[in-house]
Amino acid sequence: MSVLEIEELRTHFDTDRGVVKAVDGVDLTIEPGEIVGIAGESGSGKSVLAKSIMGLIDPPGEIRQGDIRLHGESLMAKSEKELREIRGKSVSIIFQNPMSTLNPTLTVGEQIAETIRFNSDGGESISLSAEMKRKILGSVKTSESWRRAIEMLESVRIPEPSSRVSNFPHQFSGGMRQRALIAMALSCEPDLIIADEPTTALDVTIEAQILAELQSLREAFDTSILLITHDLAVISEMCDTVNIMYAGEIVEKAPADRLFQSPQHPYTQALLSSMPSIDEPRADLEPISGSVPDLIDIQQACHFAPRCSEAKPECFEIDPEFRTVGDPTHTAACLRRGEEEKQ
Ligand SMILES: Nc1ncnc2c1ncn2[C@@H]1O[C@H](COP(=O)(O)OP(=O)(O)OP(=O)(O)O)[C@@H](O)[C@H]1O
Ligand code: NI
Repeated sequence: MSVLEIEELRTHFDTDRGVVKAVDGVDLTIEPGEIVGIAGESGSGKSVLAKSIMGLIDPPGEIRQGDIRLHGESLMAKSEKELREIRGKSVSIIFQNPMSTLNPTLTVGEQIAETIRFNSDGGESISLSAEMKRKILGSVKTSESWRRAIEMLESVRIPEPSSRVSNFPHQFSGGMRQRALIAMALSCEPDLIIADEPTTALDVTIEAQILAELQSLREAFDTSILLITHDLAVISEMCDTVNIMYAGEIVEKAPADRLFQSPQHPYTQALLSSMPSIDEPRADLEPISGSVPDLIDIQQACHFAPRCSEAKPECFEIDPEFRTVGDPTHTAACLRRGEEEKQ
């Protein structure tokens, strides 16, 4: 059974200016142990998609349509409490801004140990005060979960983990906080990790170590990972499957090697030539002309048409369906591509 299935998801924001269609009809499936990437320019809806999965969309945002199933069970009718439990146990999310997720009143070790314990005894400890948590965790420093917390810090390359584990988040540098957060996300051994630009703020050495850690987690526990990043090099190194997202929609989907060898959608082609690749120097980069459209009241047609050099009149009228392009595993939503294309 798939770990995650998203069907026809629409997440919109009702603003003074109109309805922002941030995610507008997305389908996505993640299998056990699969690393699925989402790439696309800024503002294409990647983070809104990630938050939708976790039930973290706040008003004026709303999931207007669609279904999200975890292990076959729909999350759409779950209460806030049930969603929190799912977030603590089977799904972890790693965001770019660690301060918003770390608790400033607990030491890093206490937080990781708590995550580990929450996961292993099913305890509801999330809403207790720091004082209470400390009482409950009392003997934590000699416990198995404390030892695991040190191990986890070590695995994300925090120096001197056995003393750092007693620090508060504000005593960590930005990069160390991000690594601590990743340690926390990994420590509950979730079935699915959603990582939204997890290493963007980190230097390349640390980035490589953390990506390696995510990969070994997948190998050891068959953890599935949804990896969101601007960085196509990271995508090509990490992912089994890649989804290219543009203006609230997925426009192309393929196994990573196929997508990079033979991109089909005009947007993917433009995106690849606008970004530095691993083997080619930065010299001949071509920026994509035009800019990402305003997602307010955007039309049901190809969203890329206004920037596309191959667009024909129908592209401005018809919302393109996904078609296979060259291989059953490779699909693109473009009227000018795929089997049904009429010349
Ligand atoms: N709270 C909100 N209210 C109104 N619009 C929003 C809100 N949050 C996001 N949006 C809009 O949704 C669209 C998608 O934003 P999102 O953050 O998902 O993009 P992204 O692909 O993650 O971009 P980036 O690569 O910069 O992180 C944007 O147009 C954004 O302005
Ligand atoms: Ni984002």
